[in-house]
Amino acid sequence: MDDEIDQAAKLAREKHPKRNATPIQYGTAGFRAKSSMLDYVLYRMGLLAVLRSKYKTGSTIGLIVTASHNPEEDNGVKLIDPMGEMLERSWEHYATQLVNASDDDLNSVLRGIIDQASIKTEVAVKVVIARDTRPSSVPLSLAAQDGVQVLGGQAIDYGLLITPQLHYIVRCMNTRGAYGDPTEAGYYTKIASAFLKLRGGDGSHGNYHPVVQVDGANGVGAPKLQSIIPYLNGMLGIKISNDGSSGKLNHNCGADFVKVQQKAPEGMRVEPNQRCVSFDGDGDRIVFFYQDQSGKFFLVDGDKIATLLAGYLKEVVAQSGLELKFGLVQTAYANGSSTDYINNKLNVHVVCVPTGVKYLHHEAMNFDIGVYFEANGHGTVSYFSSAYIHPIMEISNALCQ
Ligand SMILES: CC(=O)N[C@H]1[C@@H](OP(=O)(O)O)O[C@H](CO)[C@@H](O)[C@@H]1O
Repeated sequence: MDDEIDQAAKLAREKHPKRNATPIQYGTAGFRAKSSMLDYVLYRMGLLAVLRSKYKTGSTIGLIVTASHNPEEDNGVKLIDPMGEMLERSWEHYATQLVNASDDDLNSVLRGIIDQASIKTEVAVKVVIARDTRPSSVPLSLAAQDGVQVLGGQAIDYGLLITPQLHYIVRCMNTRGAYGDPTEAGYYTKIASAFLKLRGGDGSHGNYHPVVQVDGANGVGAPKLQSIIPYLNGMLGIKISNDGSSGKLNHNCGADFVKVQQKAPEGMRVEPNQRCVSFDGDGDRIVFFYQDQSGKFFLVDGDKIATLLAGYLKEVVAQSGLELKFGLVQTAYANGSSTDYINNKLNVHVVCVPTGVKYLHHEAMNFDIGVYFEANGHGTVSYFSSAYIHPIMEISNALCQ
């Protein structure tokens, strides 16, 4: 690999020179900065993705180009580990080291990481790359591909994806399809079939009217939501606003705007009592909201979603008769009254961790079933093992009838 490292250092100087003397850090969600500063960062993250894949004996690694809820002028990059999780914390240090090395030191820093992590360099590598709709994401994803290829890795470009789709694809690839088909269509099939099961029969449960209006934040969530519609067999009516055809990404719209401003986004006409949904720029946050007849605004943010899920799952777990460790993870930004309610009224154990999905996810995996949500709308339900999924699903299906 000596030659490839020499080539990587040469290409760095010639095509992706370091333009920024200020040190930057791999933070809770990777690197973020003004997009004009990031070409060398993306190139170097392409290099690191190759080393990570070799370290993980050839497992596929993901690289997503996005700055999520940040303004359109920013951009960023995150690496995704083999099981679809965030890059392991001990490697964030290598990421920071590699990005802050001078062009002249790049060669020795790459060799240093290979030595320190005892990486077997002969292993073949695959890196899957995707991006959000920012104009800067196209050249930046090409810079990442350069980094992968110069070290002899195979870079597979998935183009535009929401962040959760790339996490899904990475996991599918490393489980040889057991988790699903590693394609966009595979993602829609998996999500839509779960939804259709949940809705059951002809979809007419009680007074429920399956129609939502969605704020796509003028980001990648809008076209991807459009793509899932054919998979839903007409069981959910979806009207998409802020679909990126005219407005600016995350500008006066999107989940962060709705949560912080406590009002509906611009570019969306909201009828009284209509169910509304808002995504962020890379489609990994969700908040719900509605307005009553008098125009009063009601938000269902991450805390409320977590509360609803915890209440529901508590009932399902109790009915299953299984001895399961069930709990909920929040951050210090959670509304204290939601924590109180979950702890004292629902009697569900709550753990508080620092901000950042990686912290919540890690903690949630200490439960057999863990619900985790940040107030801003990042979150999910995690299962430690698939062994008890079946009985849980049975009860859940029965409750839906
Ligand atoms: C994947 C991740 O960790 N994202 C972080 C990050 O959100 P983004 O939506 O990715 O911009 O910053 C938020 C704080 O501003 C934090 O709450 C969240 O956990």
